[in-house]
Amino acid sequence: MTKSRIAFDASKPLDFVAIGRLCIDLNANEINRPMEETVTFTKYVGGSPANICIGMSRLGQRTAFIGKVADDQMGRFITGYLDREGIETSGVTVDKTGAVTGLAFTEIKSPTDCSILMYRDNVADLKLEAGEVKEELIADAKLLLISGTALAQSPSREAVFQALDYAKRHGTAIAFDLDYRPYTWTSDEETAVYYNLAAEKCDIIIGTREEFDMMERLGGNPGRDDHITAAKWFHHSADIVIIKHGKDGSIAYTKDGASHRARSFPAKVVKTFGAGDSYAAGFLYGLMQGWEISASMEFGSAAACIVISSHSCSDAMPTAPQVHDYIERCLKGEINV
Ligand SMILES: Nc1ncnc2c1ncn2[C@@H]1O[C@H](COP(=O)(O)OP(=O)(O)OP(=O)(O)O)[C@@H](O)[C@H]1O
Ligand SMILES: O=C(O)C[C@@H](O)[C@H](O)C(=O)CO
Repeated sequence: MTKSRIAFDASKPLDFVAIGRLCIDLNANEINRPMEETVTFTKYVGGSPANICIGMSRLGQRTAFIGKVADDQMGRFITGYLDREGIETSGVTVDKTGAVTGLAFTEIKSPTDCSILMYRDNVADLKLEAGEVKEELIADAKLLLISGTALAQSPSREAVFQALDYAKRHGTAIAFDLDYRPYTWTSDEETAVYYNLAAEKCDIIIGTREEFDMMERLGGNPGRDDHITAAKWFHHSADIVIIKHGKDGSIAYTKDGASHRARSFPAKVVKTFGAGDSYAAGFLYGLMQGWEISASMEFGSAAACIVISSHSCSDAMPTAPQVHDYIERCLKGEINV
């Protein structure tokens, strides 16, 4: 049994602030068929850090977001949704250069064969500037979440490093969800370099095996060994490194040398995307409640099942009683897949 040694400063008024992508998900209504045959979609707020922030807010955390939206109907839809979810949006600025809102069309061919078609040219979220990152929101928060896609281009890249600097200065813990989306990056080497530079500064690093492989492409772990992957970060700022393996569960390593495995729960899967975002929200929530790492991972895994059994990511983020109830029903064998 291990608890995290990360100190969340209880005197801070905000629990959680996320920085990065605010987008639109257009999820196929006609599921179990290819995009070519899909004609209608439902619109949701999307973008991995936005989904995680919404998840934290549903779990009862006091949250804020730092990002940039387009000066259009989609941008206003996103900000309005965050406001209604109780997320502080004073750190969300509006682009004035004519940039657009990123769109993610999801294709649900089958519960296990899902993909995302992205429209991300000239997107507003990547226009966030370092000078627009509100220092007081980060100073006031117990935990900052950064997400890899925001590192893909300037000026958003510098904005993330500015946020990391504020967090270090103000004793705000930092979590990094790797959230690697290849289409916004131009070179493999550039990707690995910036991911590694950011990860060095973070207390908690969460990613899939494939995402860590991307960071290790410059060498060091040919056997793709999870333990070797995690150990590297304990020489920097990390206290917890989590490597996710989809349906096969996840493994967390801690700086004190311990490791914890979490199995996945049964789920009636509609689509797989959103698993990572809900897992992150559930896990970070548990950690911030002072729970054991294993209990936090279990909570994240159950939150993921609720989201992958639903049509959306953001809108399906569960409340804490819903997650506890899901775990209970699994333990009683009531979820039959
Ligand atoms: N098919 C599944 N059934 C049950 N649980 C799942 C399934 N897929 C994922 N999960 C749960 O969600 C967690 C995170 O999933 P995964 O490793 O796929 O992350 P990810 O690749 O970041 O997700 P995303 O598809 O959102 O990008 C897993 O550790 C597991 O607990
Ligand atoms: O992260 C994105 O830009 C798309 C997401 O909103 C999408 O819902 C998803 O893939 C969640 O992981």
